[in-house]
Amino acid sequence: MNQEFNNMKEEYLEQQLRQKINSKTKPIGALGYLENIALQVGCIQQTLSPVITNPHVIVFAGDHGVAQTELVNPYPQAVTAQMVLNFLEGGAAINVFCRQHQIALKIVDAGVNQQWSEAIQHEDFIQAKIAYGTSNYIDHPAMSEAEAKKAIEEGKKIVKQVGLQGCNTIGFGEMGISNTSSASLIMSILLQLPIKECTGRGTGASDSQLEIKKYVLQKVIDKHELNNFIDQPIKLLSIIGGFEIAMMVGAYLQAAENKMVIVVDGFIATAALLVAHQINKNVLQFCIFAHASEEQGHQKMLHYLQAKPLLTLGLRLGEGTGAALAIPLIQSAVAFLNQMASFESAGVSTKM
Ligand SMILES: O=C(O)c1ccc[n+]([C@@H]2O[C@H](COP(=O)([O-])O)[C@@H](O)[C@H]2O)c1
Ligand SMILES: Cc1cc2nc[nH]c2cc1C
Repeated sequence: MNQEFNNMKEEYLEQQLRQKINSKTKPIGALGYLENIALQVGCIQQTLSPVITNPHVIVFAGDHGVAQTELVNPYPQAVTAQMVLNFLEGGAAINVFCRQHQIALKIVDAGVNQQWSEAIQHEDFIQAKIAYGTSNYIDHPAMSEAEAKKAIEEGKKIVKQVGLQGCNTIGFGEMGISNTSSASLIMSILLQLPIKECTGRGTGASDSQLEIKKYVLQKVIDKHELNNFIDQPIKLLSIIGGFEIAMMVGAYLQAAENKMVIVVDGFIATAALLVAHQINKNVLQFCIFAHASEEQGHQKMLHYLQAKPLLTLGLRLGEGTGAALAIPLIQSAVAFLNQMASFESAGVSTKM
């Protein structure tokens, strides 16, 4: 009975929002996909006048054991830690876009293979290291199930904390050399697609490197019999995940719990969402998809989730850069809904 009443209330609100959007001084539908975003944010916040408050991007960083021995990543593992320092110094692309758009940025050490010097005390650096990188899943599961669960809990805790600071709109980014390999494996199993359709060039694999990457990832699927774990997302995550991916899974789950607007970034961020979605299907209604990554496979992930990305810019960087670029568009959608005159208030004639 209660559920039925809530559904009716939600349907009524949706209808009112559509009416409000159509009453604005523009031809019906002329603000295109921004109208869908305005509707979605209104539904998420259960109001005709939604607001975006204290938007955040959280970048989760982690290392992958596989990066040290197999030729699946063009750049060396050390880049993960070096980029974390770059984030803290404000010099990465995500710093630039967050500064430009006044988005708060937090960097999380989810499992970087680096001991930080005592001197690194930065108010936006969250040290939540589960371990110094994952084990190499060529030989062993990347992490224990207990570690996967701990990472998920840490991700939830971080989003809860940010929520307490008034953030209602959040994007998740990642940094982790080799993590396109984990993302491809997750995609292949959860979407039941051959690994070759899910594997792309990551940071820039050559044709021959790409062939090796596909070969290695197929070997991983066979060795761990990954197809047995389609209905055990946490187990799957523990075998071939990364700590940054596992933490993002928890972050998505908590953001949905908090009814935040979730801005989904690229290939790895969407792979983490696939896992979160397998755990709780409700997550999807809170998600706005920032962009279509250039990484081969992302389009198919988006198709599977019936998602329409806001931007197609050929991005393949990660770090949450696509999310940071999309947040101003979401703000524009909310602004037109709140601030545009209606035909009635402006005295403009409607269609004959
Ligand atoms: O977000 C994407 O769509 C994306 C696509 C390709 C690469 N990346 C980034 O590149 C890194 C992983 O690439 P790789 O080749 O080392 O697996 C990782 O730090 C990601 O943030 C990110
Ligand atoms: C330099 C560099 C920056 C990145 N940012 C996210 N992934 C990255 C990978 C590399 C190699």
